[in-house]
Amino acid sequence: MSEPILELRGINKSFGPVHVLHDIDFDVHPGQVTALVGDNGAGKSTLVKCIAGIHPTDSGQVLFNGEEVHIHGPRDAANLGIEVVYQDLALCDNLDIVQNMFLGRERGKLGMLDEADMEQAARTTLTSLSVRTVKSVRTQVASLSGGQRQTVAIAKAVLWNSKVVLLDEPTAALGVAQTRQVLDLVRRLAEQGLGVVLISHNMNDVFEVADRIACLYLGRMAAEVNTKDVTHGQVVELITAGRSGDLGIARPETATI
Ligand SMILES: Nc1ncnc2c1ncn2[C@@H]1O[C@H](COP(=O)(O)OP(=O)(O)OP(=O)(O)O)[C@@H](O)[C@H]1O
Repeated sequence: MSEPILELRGINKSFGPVHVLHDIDFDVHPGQVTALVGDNGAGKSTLVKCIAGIHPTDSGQVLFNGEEVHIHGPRDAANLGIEVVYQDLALCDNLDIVQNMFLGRERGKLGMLDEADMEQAARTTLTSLSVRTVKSVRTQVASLSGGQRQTVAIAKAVLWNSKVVLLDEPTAALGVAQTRQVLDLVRRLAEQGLGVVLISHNMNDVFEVADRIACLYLGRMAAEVNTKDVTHGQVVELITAGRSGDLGIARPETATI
């Protein structure tokens, strides 16, 4: 297996008296989809926000390409090439696809937006991801379907030469056909060499696209396994009980139910 592009070592995070993440180790490999699973409140979103620089960690180490890095805010994460696509997608309905993809980072010559340049870059990115469902990059985002919006948000994340993309439940609100398109897109991101982290509660999605599965249980990393080595039932047991008798994985030491 390739060396991890992102490594977390012993990450702890508390909100006041509530200790949410306990000594988390977590690896993201380039060219792979790693599913981050766990029950409601297990700490998935908190972990992603720590990686994205939204929450400062209390202790622990982050390595990027083998070098220790200090992520103090979203800009630090973006500079490393770490992008997050949140569930609310943060797209502006009244703007078109190009405007959304470049929002806040508009290209310009002498202070003027270079529209043609941006339009071409948006088109190239969507084409490189084999996105064919969006007819024109000048379509207003308000008129896009849920799947198309998800696609635009993901394309926006990878437009910036990103190396790691974290996706927070990208198929949660989608129907069958749109889920299919988004899962295909998630696979293509990995095929392009990105390290992809997929937060999901949907075991079918996880087993379809993930190479590895990292399971959080009550804020502790219960297991990181290769998808091909485990069954749905074993992963559900890891999620709900933090252990798997079949796999010989015990509940994390100090986790209490
Ligand atoms: N800003 C915050 N302040 C205080 N507690 C928080 C904060 N954010 C998260 N928590 C707590 O941290 C724990 C983990 O929450 P988190 O949202 O990370 O879980 P999750 O695994 O993403 O859950 P879900 O699947 O429901 O989204 C929860 O107990 C939650 O209440």
